[in-house]
Amino acid sequence: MAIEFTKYQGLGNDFILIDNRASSQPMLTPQEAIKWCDRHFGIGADGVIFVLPGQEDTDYSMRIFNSDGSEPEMCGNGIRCLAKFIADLEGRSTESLRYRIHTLGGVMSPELRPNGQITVDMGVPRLLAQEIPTTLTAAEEKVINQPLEVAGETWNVTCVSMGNPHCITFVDDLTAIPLAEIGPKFEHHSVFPQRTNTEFIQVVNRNYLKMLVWERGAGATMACGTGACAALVAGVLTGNCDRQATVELPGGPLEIQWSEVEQRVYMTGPATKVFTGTWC
Ligand SMILES: N[C@@H](CCC[C@H](N)C(=O)O)C(=O)O
Repeated sequence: MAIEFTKYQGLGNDFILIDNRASSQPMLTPQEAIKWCDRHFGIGADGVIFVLPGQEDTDYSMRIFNSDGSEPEMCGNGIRCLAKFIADLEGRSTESLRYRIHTLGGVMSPELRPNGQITVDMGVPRLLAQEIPTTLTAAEEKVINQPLEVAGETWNVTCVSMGNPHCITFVDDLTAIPLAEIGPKFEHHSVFPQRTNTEFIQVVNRNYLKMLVWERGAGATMACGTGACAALVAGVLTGNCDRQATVELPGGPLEIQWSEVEQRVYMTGPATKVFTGTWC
C-alpha cells in the first residue's frame, strides 16, 4: 500500500509525519518504522510520528516510534513538528494557533506564533524516583545529584520525567564527553528499568546551557526538546541556573522556562517542513 508522508525537523531532530486522523491505530508497525527511519535503506529519521484523532477532550493525539521501534511517551521537538504539520494539513499555517494534544506522557499544548516559532506548554515535570522511573533512590524521593557509576567513573546525576525519562549530569567540558561510548551505558543502566535519555550539560552562565544528548531508542541526536526542558529543571534543582535559560544543542538553541507559580515548563523553538513523499 502506498503511504504519503511529510518529513519535518526541529533543530535537526528529524521526523516522518503521517496523517493518521482516520484511525486511532498507527498506520505502521514498529518494525516498519525501523525500516522507514533507516538512513541508508529508508527515508531516514530519528522517529515516525502519527497524528491521530483526539481523546479526552483534546484536538488530536500524537504517537511516536523511535528509530529503534520503541515507543516513547513524549517528544518535544516532535510535538512542534506535529503542530506545524497539523496547521499545514488544515491550511492554517499563517495564523496564530494553539492545539491541545493527547500524548502518552500527558496533554501538551503547542502554540504557533506569527514569527514562526512554536511555544509548547510541556506540563509539570515529575521528579520522584518512581515517576522517572529509576531505582537510584527510594521510590518517593527525588533524585538530585546522586552518584551513579558508569564506565568506571562516578557521575552526579539528577533525574526528571517530562513524560519520558531523563538523566542529567553537569560537566566542565562537553568536548571531553565520549558520547557514543558512554551514552549506551547510561541508556541501558540497570537503575533505569525503562531505559533513559541522557543529557550532558555544560553551564556557560545561569541563563545559558550547552547540551549533548544520547536519546533512548535513537542514540546521539542533534537536539532533544524534552531533554532541554529536563536539563533546565535539573539546573534549577541543583542551583546551576535560573528558571529561564537558552539551551544550546548541536542543532541550535531552544528557549526554556520553568514557571515558579504553576510549575509548568515552556519550550520555544522552530519546526520546519523538509519534503513530502510516498512510500510504495
Ligand atoms: N527527541 C525527542 C525525544 C524522543 C523520545 C526519546 N527518544 C525517548 O525515548 O524518550 C524530544 O525532542 O523530546
